[in-house]
Amino acid sequence: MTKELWGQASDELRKTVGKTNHSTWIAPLEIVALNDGIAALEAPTKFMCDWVSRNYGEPILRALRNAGAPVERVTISLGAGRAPVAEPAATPARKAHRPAEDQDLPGAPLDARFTFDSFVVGKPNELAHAAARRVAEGGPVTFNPLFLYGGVGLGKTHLMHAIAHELSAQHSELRVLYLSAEQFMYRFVQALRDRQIMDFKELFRSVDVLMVDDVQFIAGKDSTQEEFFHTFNALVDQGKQIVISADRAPGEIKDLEERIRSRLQCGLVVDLHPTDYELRLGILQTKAEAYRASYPGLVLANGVLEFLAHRITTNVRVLEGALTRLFAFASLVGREITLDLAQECLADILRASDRRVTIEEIQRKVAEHYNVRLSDMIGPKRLRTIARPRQVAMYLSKHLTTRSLPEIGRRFGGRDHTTIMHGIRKIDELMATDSQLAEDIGLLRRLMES
Ligand SMILES: Nc1ncnc2c1ncn2[C@@H]1O[C@H](COP(=O)(O)OP(=O)(O)OP(=O)(O)O)[C@@H](O)[C@H]1O
Repeated sequence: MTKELWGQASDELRKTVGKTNHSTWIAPLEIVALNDGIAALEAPTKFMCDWVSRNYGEPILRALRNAGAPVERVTISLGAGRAPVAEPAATPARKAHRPAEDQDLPGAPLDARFTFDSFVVGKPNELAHAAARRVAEGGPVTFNPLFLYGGVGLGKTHLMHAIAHELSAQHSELRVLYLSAEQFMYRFVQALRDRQIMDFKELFRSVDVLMVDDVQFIAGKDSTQEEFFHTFNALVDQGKQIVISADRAPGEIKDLEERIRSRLQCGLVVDLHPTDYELRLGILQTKAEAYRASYPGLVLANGVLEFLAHRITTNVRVLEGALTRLFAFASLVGREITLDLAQECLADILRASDRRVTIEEIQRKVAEHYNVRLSDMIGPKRLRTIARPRQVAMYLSKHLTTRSLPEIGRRFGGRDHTTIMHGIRKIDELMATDSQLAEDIGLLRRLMES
């Protein structure tokens, strides 16, 4: 009789909560008693008990009453060791449930080379490195999330892997999950398809440290964003650490929901700046040291690493690739690594890095960024909304090209070089106090240099 009433209530719930929600949340429930106005239901997992009580308690009560059950209250508790409820019409057979804490985490493999030891620290990445170290200590959470951002190949993934390595070495009891945002989406879609969404939720909420790489990937992907948001909140509420990386600041990721954006900004947001000469040289020296062990007998002439650090400014990945090729080539042909050899062997990389940014390109990108007309960049308008982007473009032209001030003036509608100088100074001054402007310029620089 009790089961029959529950059957009717469940049928009604399918109509009220929808088929998918029903098969995920209602179908796995089992009614175990209906006494003294209390309907006792059991769910297969703890997470499900909480979720269903919070989200479906009321509808379940109503549906039971409509089915004629004299119910005042519904309780949902963990069904100890029983087989999951099967409702064949709506739910494909579910895998036997194991508590999330006992399951392997669906993380991406970690690169064994990406450790703190192999990470070279310089001015452009020192804050990111310090913050990553702090998280890797595994102590109480001080900032949540840690949001690392920066252009291509500047070490975001390296730092995240380093955190994961360190945590598993020092705190093997912690459940650390590292994966890319793309993998997060893939797992989520798969869970939806296989009707395992509850397991998915439970698993992601069972970790101590969650690291999601390249989060910009989920922008514009609505249900993944939604799920990410809930996972994020649940973990933050439980005081678990979250580390996120992206190729730009939270405020600059288009099509990211506002609530996620503001959540991401809540913790510590750190920028990995483009490398400077010293950092590039440091990285090259470290790598060359390691290569010397693999290629004993190879001679590296003075000045080669300095030359590469000076000429290859794009990103660390390219820099590393150049060095790898150089060592392999030199060992194959049995020659000393000299400047000439480097120029010969790396001609294509050096040419690509030589790409000069033009003033026209700067004007176009800045106009696009601030949503003003390109013609206004060089036109006479003095409106602040146009004059400021124009000054930004002047500033970038000075810093990213080798053009002289009079030449820049000519490209900006024949303006005098003193006007250009004034514009550049103005931006310099403003950047010291206006962090939004400083960020805009950082972003535009990266856009232009990549
Ligand atoms: N400071 C550094 N010291 C040593 N190696 C570095 C440093 N920064 C980057 N690298 C190396 O450069 C390569 C690219 O770094 P990584 O994959 O972490 O970049 P990323 O910022 O995640 O970029 P992307 O978004 O393109 O994946 C890696 O091989 C990494 O080890």
